[in-house]
Amino acid sequence: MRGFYIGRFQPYHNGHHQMVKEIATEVDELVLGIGSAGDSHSTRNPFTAGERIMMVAKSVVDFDITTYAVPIEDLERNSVWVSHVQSMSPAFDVAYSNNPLVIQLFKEAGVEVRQSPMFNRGVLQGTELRNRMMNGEEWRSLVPEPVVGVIDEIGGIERIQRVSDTDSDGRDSDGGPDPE
Ligand SMILES: Nc1ncnc2c1ncn2[C@@H]1O[C@H](COP(=O)(O)OP(=O)(O)OP(=O)(O)O)[C@@H](O)[C@H]1O
Ligand SMILES: NC(=O)c1ccc[n+]([C@@H]2O[C@H](COP(=O)(O)O)[C@@H](O)[C@H]2O)c1
Repeated sequence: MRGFYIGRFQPYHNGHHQMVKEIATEVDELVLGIGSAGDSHSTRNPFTAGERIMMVAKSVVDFDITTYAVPIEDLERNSVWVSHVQSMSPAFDVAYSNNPLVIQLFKEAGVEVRQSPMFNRGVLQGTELRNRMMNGEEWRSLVPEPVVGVIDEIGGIERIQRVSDTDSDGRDSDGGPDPE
């Protein structure tokens, strides 16, 4: 049986990793959808699809499961998003998500959806991690060790601090540089 789990993974953190660990007990193969694949270099989406693929691929070796990472770009139309996902991904039998919109879209398309508990959501959320990176606070203990290596390799902390400086109001947005 093959599963599908989509996230932005900005960055891939221990909550995602715990979810994959549990999914690995239910399916033999897992497609990891790298969501909002076209986005990078913003405070909400600092890392490119390729960088996120590295984070995921180096981390999932911990588990006894065959995985495929597939970048999925966003579409203007939610109504055809599931078809778009299916057109990019190996076929799958079940989708895993805790995101209400994703759950609704898959269910409406007749795809079985399974949710998981939230693991230590107080700190294990991308927004919290990115805030810590921007503020020079501790984040390394909240991601699988290979993710630390990837973020160091790409100069990720310097990047996120720079893009947060150029974002319009310093909040967690997708805004680019301010118009002059
Ligand atoms: N701590 C967690 N435990 C279980 N599932 C999680 C956890 N954090 C995120 N998820 C789920 O993983 C999927 C992908 O999440 P996503 O990449 O948006 O991470 P996030 O931590 O919610 O990030 P952000 O704060 O950037 O939105 C979603 O279904 C989300 O609900
Ligand atoms: N219309 C669309 O493009 C559409 C709809 C639903 C989810 N998505 C994407 O799926 C991913 C869902 O992941 P999260 O659970 O991490 O938010 C995001 O990248 C989100 O942008 C896109």
